[in-house]
Amino acid sequence: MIENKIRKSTVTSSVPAPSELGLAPSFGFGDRIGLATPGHIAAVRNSGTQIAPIFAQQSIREMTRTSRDPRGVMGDAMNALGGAKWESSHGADADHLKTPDDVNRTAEAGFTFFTIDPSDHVDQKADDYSEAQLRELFEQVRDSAEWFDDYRGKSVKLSTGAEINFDEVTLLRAAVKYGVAIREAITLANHIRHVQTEAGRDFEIELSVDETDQPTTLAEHYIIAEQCLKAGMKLVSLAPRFIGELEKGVDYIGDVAALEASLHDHAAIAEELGPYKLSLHSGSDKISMYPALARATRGRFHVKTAGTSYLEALRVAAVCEPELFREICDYSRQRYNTDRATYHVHAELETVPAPADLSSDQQLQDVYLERWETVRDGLGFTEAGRQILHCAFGSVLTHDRLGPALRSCLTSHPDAYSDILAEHFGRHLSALQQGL
Ligand SMILES: O=C(O)[C@@H](O)[C@H](O)[C@H](O)C(=O)CO
Repeated sequence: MIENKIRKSTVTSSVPAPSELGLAPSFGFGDRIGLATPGHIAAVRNSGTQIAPIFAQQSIREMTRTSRDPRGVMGDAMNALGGAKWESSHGADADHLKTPDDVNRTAEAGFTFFTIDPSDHVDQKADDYSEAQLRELFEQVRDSAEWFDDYRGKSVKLSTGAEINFDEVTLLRAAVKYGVAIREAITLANHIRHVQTEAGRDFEIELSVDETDQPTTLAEHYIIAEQCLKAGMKLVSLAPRFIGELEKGVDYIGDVAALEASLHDHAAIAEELGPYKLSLHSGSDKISMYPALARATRGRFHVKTAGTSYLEALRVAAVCEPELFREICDYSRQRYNTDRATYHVHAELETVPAPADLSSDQQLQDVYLERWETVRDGLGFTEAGRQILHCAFGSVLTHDRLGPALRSCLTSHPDAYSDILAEHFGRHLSALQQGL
């Protein structure tokens, strides 16, 4: 184990520095405010789970929207771990990294789990191109897809019985869609290795290709993973875009049995080429699919959450300072259509009653923070209210009055927030445990 040397200013002496988690089942507790870690720790401790935690986890996108920086995210988590006298291993996820500067800033702050996001180089329209369009576009990416002929005409039979046929159109589509993205991911992974090795620090890499409109096919997964591994990427987990809808802040939308079959196939690729873990992004509240994920991967999974801890922070406001919560709902509605960009959500403002039309505070909480146990009196269970609040997190947290007011509410009711999170994530962890 490379001794981790992270800056004293972010490490409380008794708390172990973040380290590699390897292939252990793991769970990311993203915290957009910096006050959620006590509740996350309580959830892990109460559950007695063997699932390894990542407490410091934020994407560059989240940090940008909340005006936080990597050292602040690390400091908030480590200080909470110190306060809880945490002595076990834990990871730290620098999420959705796109540039060498993203790597440098997060590595310097002590992160050890680096999630590479090459989505800016993925041709999202590739799934709709005709063969003729693919052939034409392939000429522009041929140099990035030197692997093309290695797969031509080949097929692979997975341990699940599924067969992957690398026919020419499949290869053309994979090359046009991911050719440049694979190259860019390998380049960033090499930079991560250089930075961390030079500093004598641990590191492990996740590759995220989950933020695409269409699911990642088995052929695409196979090519992406094999090329990255051949290039020496220290791949501990990969996040494909799974079938169904994995939207922010709400449960899985789709046929869970079909998803489980697909997960078995993706897990078979990870086992054959790696092994590495399958990673579930937007993992918040996806309770209905958790047992399937744990079963299909035989425990080789990573689940990443963040939005749900923010929504549960708003639950504290809803309970303790309902007028503040009402204002946050109003402001979130004002911001939603702008802030929803880059997020996969279905909610439309018109489908959710405005706060002014929900006179009772309980109704307001039921509509905007509905969860699996919400008793709905004809309000409809669309979870759309959750998505409106979820996407506007940055606007609210950086609002000159609402942001400080929400933080003040949470620091005035720390036990309320911790208890709500402990219960909420207790359900998440026990759902995963069912499949282990
Ligand atoms: O909002 C974000 O940028 C993060 O929450 C990001 O989406 C993360 O990878 C995630 O999926 C957490 O659920």
